[in-house]
Formats: sequence, structure tokens, C-alpha cells
Amino acid sequence: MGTLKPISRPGLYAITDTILMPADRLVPAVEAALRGGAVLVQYRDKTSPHTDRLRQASALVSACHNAGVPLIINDDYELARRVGADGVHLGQEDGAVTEARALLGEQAIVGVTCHASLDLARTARSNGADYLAFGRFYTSGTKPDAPKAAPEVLTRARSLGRPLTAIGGVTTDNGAELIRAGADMLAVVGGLFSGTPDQIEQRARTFTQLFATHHPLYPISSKPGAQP
Ligand SMILES: Cc1ncc(COP(=O)(O)OP(=O)(O)O)c(N)n1
Ligand SMILES: Cc1ncsc1CCOP(=O)(O)O
Ligand SMILES: [Mg+2]
Repeated sequence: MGTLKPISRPGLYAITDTILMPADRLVPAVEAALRGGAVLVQYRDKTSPHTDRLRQASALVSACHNAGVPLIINDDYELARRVGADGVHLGQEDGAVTEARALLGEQAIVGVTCHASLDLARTARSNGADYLAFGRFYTSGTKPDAPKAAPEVLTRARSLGRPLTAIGGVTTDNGAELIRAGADMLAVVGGLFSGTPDQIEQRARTFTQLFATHHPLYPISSKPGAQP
């Protein structure tokens, strides 16, 4: 094993949204999530022109790195490289893990969508994915048609030995169930980023508290330098 990657800390994975977070509110909203304890942030923007995405992603790199938290770019590993982000999240149609790794380097964090499939997860792991994302688990306003998964898939995926992310309709009310089933990170859009910065910060604190209460490794792996 090489150096431990920063995603070995369990916790909230905050994902941005263009509707909930217009350009002028993007950075303050993410800073609020970071104050509340988010351990990973993803810039997810499927609609804005390239120049806007470049500017916003660069601003988020600064905000996240000021807080010591990695920034992941959704879909676009070229953009990740350009702005000096820490990694990329790839869906099944978004390109190869190996290609992203070749461009971004060994230390880059590459996450892969596995829906509800252990076979997809095994393939992602053998291609070098750093975390495996399952979901959607609940009703999602952000991506209503994403394939459905049941929490038990997280329990079965524990044996794959990679950090597991749960996504899709996650809220402070249903997050504990997913952590108890095996999630190391809760990836959240709507259940985090609706409302004011104060509300976002408070919600992020509540998610963080869920990990402190329900994640088996939380106290150990949150200590700097500790092994998971
Ligand atoms: C952490 C995390 N998990 C899953 C996804 C979904 O990725 P994908 O299937 O490629 O869908 P889009 O987000 O690109 O619409 C994600 N972004 N992040
Ligand atoms: C990108 C994505 N992939 C599966 S569900 C989802 C949307 C997550 O957003 P929300 O937390 O608002 O359901
Ligand atoms: Mg994608």
C-alpha cells in the first residue's frame, strides 16, 4: 500500500448543484458545508459553459484546500487536471478509470458509480477505483431516474475492501441507516444544499454527527495519520 489517501476518513461527501447553487452562491454554500465537517466535495455541473465551469471549479479548489478537503470533479477529468482538483468521479458512461488515472496521476482520487451492482464494483476495483459509489437509495429530486439500490448492497460490498459511498435522496433522517449498512461516505445534494449557508452548515454538522455515532471506524480513522 502507498500513502493513505484522504478519503479514508468517513463522513459527508458534499455534491454541488447548479439549480440549488447559482454561481454567486456556490462558494459560500460549499464553505458552509466545509465548516460543518464535509470530508469530500464534488463539483457537479452538467450545464454551464466551459469557461464558467473552469472559473467555478478553480474557486472551489481554493475553498476546499483552505479547509484541507479534497475536491473531486464530476465526469470531466480534463477539467480536474486543468484546475488542480484532487480527482474525478466517473459514471459507467464517463470514460475509463485507467485513462483518468493516467492523466491525473497515482495520487488522484477516482470514484466510480456502481448503481446496485457488485459486479460493476468488482470491475471498478480491479481498474483501480479508490471508492465505490452505490445508489440511488431513496427518492432523488436531483436524479430521479437513477437506478435504485437497497442498503443491503452496502453490507455485501464491505468485503471489496474499498471505501463505499451512498448516494440518492440521502437526508439527515435516513443517513444513519446507510452508515449502519456499511457506507463510509454519504454523498448528498438536495438533503444538504437547500437553504441558507447557516442551514447548510447545521445540516452538515448533523451528517457529521451521524458518522460519529454510527460509523464503526469513525473515532480511529478521523485521527490524522491513523490507518482505517
Ligand atoms: C459520489 C457519486 N456517486 C454517484 C454519482 C453519479 O455519477 P453518474 O452515474 O455518472 O451520474 P452523474 O452524476 O454524472 O449524473 C456521482 N456523481 N457522485
Ligand atoms: C448524481 C446521482 N446519482 C445517483 S442519485 C444522484 C443524485 C443525488 O442527489 P440528491 O442527494 O439530491 O438525491
Ligand atoms: Mg457522470
